[in-house]
Amino acid sequence: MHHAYGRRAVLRGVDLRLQPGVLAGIVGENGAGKTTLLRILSGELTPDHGSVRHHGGFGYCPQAAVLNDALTVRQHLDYFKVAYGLHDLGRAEQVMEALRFSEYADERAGALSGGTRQKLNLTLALMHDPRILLLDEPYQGFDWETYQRFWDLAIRLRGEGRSVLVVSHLAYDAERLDTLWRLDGGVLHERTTEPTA
Ligand SMILES: Nc1ncnc2c1ncn2[C@@H]1O[C@H](COP(=O)(O)OP(=O)(O)OP(=O)(O)O)[C@@H](O)[C@H]1O
Repeated sequence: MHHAYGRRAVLRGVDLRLQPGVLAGIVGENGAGKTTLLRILSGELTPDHGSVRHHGGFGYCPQAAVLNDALTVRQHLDYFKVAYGLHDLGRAEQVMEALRFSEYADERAGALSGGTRQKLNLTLALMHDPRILLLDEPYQGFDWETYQRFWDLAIRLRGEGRSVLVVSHLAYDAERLDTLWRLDGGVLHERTTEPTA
């Protein structure tokens, strides 16, 4: 697929396939077009050329959390439960448990730390148990333990047959991934999964 903003070509022929049960990563420098690609994959942005086909729902975790500071964590969950048409919050509770975040249920989003806001952001993207997870810098602001728990969760989701795509400007998680691409010059380069900075 191709995409430009005005005369600035950002994606110049990206071809990407995500199989079920795969944990994949895309790295690239600031401004390389990672967020643009995720927005296209999630359907939020229409590419100039190309198309996206998928079998199953997406969970898109954007880089900037879309939270209402006046609402509590639980009110966010209730709101998204209705929006997703869910019967219960079982999956949300699992994710919160995995990220050690359950005790914040009654805190207002505006009072949460950056890393805790990001836990809520992730929970909202995963709580309808989508088949395809598109995660933009999902562990920003996480401390080391939470970072490890995030990967445990990602690996568990892969084990359940979900496709997990993690986008980051850092590549030091390479050894955990089945596939790693570098987005550079508007195209994806497949990389061997050896750690790089
Ligand atoms: N809505 C927009 N209008 C115009 N230009 C944009 C828009 N969104 C992004 N761009 C430009 O497109 C390029 C790619 O941006 P994008 O956000 O996709 O990069 P990124 O790889 O996600 O960067 P980062 O690591 O900094 O988040 C940048 O040069 C950016 O300035």
